[in-house]
Amino acid sequence: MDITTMLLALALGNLSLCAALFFFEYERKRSLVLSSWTIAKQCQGAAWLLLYLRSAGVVPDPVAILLGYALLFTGVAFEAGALWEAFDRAQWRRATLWLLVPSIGLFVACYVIDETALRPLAGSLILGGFYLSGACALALGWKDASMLRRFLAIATSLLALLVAARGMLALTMPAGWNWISNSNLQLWTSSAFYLLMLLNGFGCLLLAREQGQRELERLAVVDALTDMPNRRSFFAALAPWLALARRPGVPTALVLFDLDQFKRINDSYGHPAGDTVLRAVVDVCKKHLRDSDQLGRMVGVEFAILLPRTGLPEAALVAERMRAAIAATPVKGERAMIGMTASFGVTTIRADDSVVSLFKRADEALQAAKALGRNRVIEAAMATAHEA
Ligand SMILES: Nc1nc2c(ncn2[C@@H]2O[C@H](COP(=O)(O)OP(=O)(O)OP(=O)(O)O)[C@@H](O)[C@H]2O)c(=O)[nH]1
Repeated sequence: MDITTMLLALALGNLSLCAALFFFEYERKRSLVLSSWTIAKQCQGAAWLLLYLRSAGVVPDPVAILLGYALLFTGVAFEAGALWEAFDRAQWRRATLWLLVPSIGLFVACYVIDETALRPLAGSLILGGFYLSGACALALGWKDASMLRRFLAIATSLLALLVAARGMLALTMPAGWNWISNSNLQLWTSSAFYLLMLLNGFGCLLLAREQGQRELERLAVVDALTDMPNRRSFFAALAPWLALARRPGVPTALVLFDLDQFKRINDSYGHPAGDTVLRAVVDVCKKHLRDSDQLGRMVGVEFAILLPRTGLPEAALVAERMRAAIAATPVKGERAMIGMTASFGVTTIRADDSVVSLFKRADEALQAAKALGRNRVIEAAMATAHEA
């Protein structure tokens, strides 16, 4: 394929992606990532079109090169920015976009000084740099990243290096080597741009789908507000401990607690403040638990804690420490400091327990704590005595 056809393919490819992105989620409010990505594709599409028209002899060199490359830098910088934003690094997105101004300035200066060698060098180094910035965003959290994301990071880095290398070669041997002509080098670079367009376009769409799927799977087992296991995954974690309790040995305790008069918090300070309190209470509790302990949100403002290898007296002590910590840690709301207390029911797993009987006993202890005036810890044995 000759270079003019390649430039046309790049222009059409970017413009069709641009059209698809324009109509994607058209009815919804666009996220910053999606807006940045759309701008990126619009700029790149326009840039390649200009460079194609230059190659076809329609647009004069200075206009096509200066405007075309400025648009190309902007497009690739926005693409990298969208990736940083997608991976929660807004400061890097801003930094990448800020670099655009000096980059365009540098390119114009190089164009004025030396159009044949210095200008291609500046152009390819700047583009390679922006593509590498996007690759770095993709490589964030490498250890936990999916195979698709790792592949995209590596492939983008390699292609970015190829783009950057093209400029170096243009500087060292403007006429090309005898075994590879300059026009061949140009064709290779534009093929790299073509692959980058495909990788960043379709690869990132697949990545977004993969991330959405992972988030759905996470929300099936985790409570979205507190980021703690939900009822379903707490019960799943409990199952082996119930089975283990059939064998004599080390006891396992269950603590059930419920925040006191939470309706009043919502009514007085508003639901968002209530949410803040819930998250703060979870943070306080986590500080008093071991890594092997399991905290889960059961329903509303009720939480359960599984304490492996813990007897009733020790579990009651843990619960008492948490009760005191919650009561002593008011949460900063928008209008005031919000005081909070919680009531606790404590029990241990018995050999003949099912999930139902275990929770029934813990809940009876919890209800006894509420009935006795709240902000206290009641052990299941005491609850039975209290009822009698
Ligand atoms: N802000 C907020 N409130 C919630 C959430 N889940 C449940 N609630 C509220 O928590 C309150 C729980 O009320 P109850 O457990 O019935 O009673 P209470 O007011 O806590 O009083 P006692 O349990 O008797 O001490 C209700 O008003 C729910 O709307 C949540 O995720 N966020």
